[in-house]
Amino acid sequence: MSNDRIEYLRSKLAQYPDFPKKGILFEDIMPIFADPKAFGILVDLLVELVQKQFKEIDVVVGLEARGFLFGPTLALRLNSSFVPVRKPNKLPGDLATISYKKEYAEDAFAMQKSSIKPGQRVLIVDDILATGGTAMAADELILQLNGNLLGHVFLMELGFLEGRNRLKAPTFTLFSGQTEAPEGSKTA
Ligand SMILES: O=P(O)(O)OC[C@H]1O[C@H](OP(=O)(O)OP(=O)(O)O)[C@H](O)[C@@H]1O
Ligand SMILES: Nc1ncnc2[nH]cnc12
Repeated sequence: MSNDRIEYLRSKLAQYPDFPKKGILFEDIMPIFADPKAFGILVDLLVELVQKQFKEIDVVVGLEARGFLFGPTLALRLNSSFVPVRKPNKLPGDLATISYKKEYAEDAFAMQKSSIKPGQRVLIVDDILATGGTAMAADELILQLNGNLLGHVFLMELGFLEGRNRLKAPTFTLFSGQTEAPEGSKTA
């Protein structure tokens, strides 16, 4: 049953109030990767979700850093390539770059221009959809490289931030996280 598997994954999550700054309820997904059974379930559920919603994915794009934890494994299971979107000063060569805002900070991303061929069918994966700033920046990079952006898959969505409304392609998540602003946050 999918519900049992989702509940098993949920049981592994931890929440930390006021991290990395006051008003943020931080969702820690790392315990999933500490448990091989949970990691196996996670990958199985992602494969099932992707195969149900998308056809013929050429490239799975993972977002640094947590999108690297499962992106390559998912790509292998889908028989697709894996390509990283990285933080600044990490990638060599000719780059496409973009700055963005996320729930608790500002950041920037880069991709090697040669990493996506025009028209390749691209799926973006990451752990958490919060404000959508991070994923929207990745969308822009894929479009700059003339990739065919099919959609997004996340483990968890913080629904109260409505990030999915900012994204440029269909968006699917395994489960929902915070549906209301945490106590003490600016928007509470
Ligand atoms: O929807 P948003 O508000 O943009 O936030 C979501 C992003 O925030 C986290 O990344 P972060 O760069 O903070 O951490 P990481 O390097 O540990 O992945 C998370 O992994 C998402 O990529
Ligand atoms: N509340 C949160 N917990 C963990 N990662 C995040 N990325 C953005 N918002 C987050």
